[in-house]
Amino acid sequence: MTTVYLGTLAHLRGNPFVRPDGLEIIADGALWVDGDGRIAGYGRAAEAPEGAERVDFGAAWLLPGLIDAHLHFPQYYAVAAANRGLLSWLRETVYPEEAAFRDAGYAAGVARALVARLLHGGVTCACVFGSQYPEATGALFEAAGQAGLRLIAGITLMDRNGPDELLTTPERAWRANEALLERYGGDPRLHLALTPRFALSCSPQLLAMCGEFRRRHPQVYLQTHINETLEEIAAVQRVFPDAWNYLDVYDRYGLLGPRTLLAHDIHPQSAELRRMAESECRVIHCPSSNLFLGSGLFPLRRHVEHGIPLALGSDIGAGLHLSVWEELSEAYKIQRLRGETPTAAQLLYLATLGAAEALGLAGEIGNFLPGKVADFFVLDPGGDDYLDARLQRCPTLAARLFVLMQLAGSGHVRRTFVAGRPVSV
Ligand SMILES: O=c1[nH]c(=O)c2nc[nH]c2[nH]1
Ligand SMILES: [Zn+2]
Repeated sequence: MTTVYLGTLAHLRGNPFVRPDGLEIIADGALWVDGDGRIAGYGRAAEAPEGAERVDFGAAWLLPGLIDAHLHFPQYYAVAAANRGLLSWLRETVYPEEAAFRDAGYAAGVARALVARLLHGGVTCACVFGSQYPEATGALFEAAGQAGLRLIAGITLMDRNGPDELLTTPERAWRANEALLERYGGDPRLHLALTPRFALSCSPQLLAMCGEFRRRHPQVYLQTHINETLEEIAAVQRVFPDAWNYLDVYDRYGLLGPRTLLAHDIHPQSAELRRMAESECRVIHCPSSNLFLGSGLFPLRRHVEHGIPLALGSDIGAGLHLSVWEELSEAYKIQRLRGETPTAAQLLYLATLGAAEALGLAGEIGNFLPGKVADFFVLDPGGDDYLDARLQRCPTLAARLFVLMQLAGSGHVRRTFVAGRPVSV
């Protein structure tokens, strides 16, 4: 049974950083979805199959499900704390909140709340740093599995430089990751990511364990942080004096590759960018986090010039936005401060098709090509008189999309669909 959804469609058919015609917008458009929750086709409303059930979203926009490629589950209630930069914020705000997740009941409640909030903001796929407590991270997988959120996540691993209650050992970490892989590895929407927090919280033995685990289980992702602040980079240099640079710490333990997701990378050396490109690492840019912690202005163009696949992250709780849609405006402003002018197409790409490519999931999600999973959301400016009037004055559809990126937010998301079904959490 096919269902036809009517509205203005916008998605990417290619990479707008290399081909200017990647963005496709269809006013009075239609998306048709088959009974298996896959996209059967899209086009103008007049081209939609007849006889199918029709759901008319009027002047609203239909967009591919958003991908939030970096956030922290146990920081859901740590958002918006006054801070003096990354390292003291971790000590003063983050670690005490993360320790609360030893209570599995508390963690399960937060997991359900986070997953619901992401979906209601149009996010249908997320890469998440889980709790240090395996049971709490299990609750996150359960919540995502039940609600239909596509999830890449793992236990946040630390074995030094933090409060004792958050530390593990390489042996315990290995066993806990194997248990998660066994429990959730068979679900096509749930993926394990080894998650060593960052170089400063990991011993050489813990990093070596991650490298060995990846060799044993090459399907797992690895996510971590890199080059976020100058203070952090200097500390990494002191703790790993033999490393050529920050990336080299991870490189020495076999942690680089196409399933490696590196968050931030605000202050990379050219040698690091070359090595990231050569080893096919992915970089996740987290705009509001970078501004809120005062970490710096992400060098987008340098990453693009090196051909490094990119995605965006809300980085909750350093970031402020529970929908990655609201990160698009912050990303734009950061690039303006660098003298660059990203287009609406480039911004949308970073949160949809580009992110799907970076995660190796573009065969399944990222745009409206037939055969892909029907993960999409409805952004509705109706009911917001000012936004409606502002949009009517735009000369082109691309200009409208750009205004929506600047002025619309989670509150304008009318509905989110995963695999063709409306989200019900
Ligand atoms: O933005 C960040 N959030 C974190 O929790 C973190 N841990 C290490 N480095 C980090 N950066
Ligand atoms: Zn982070």
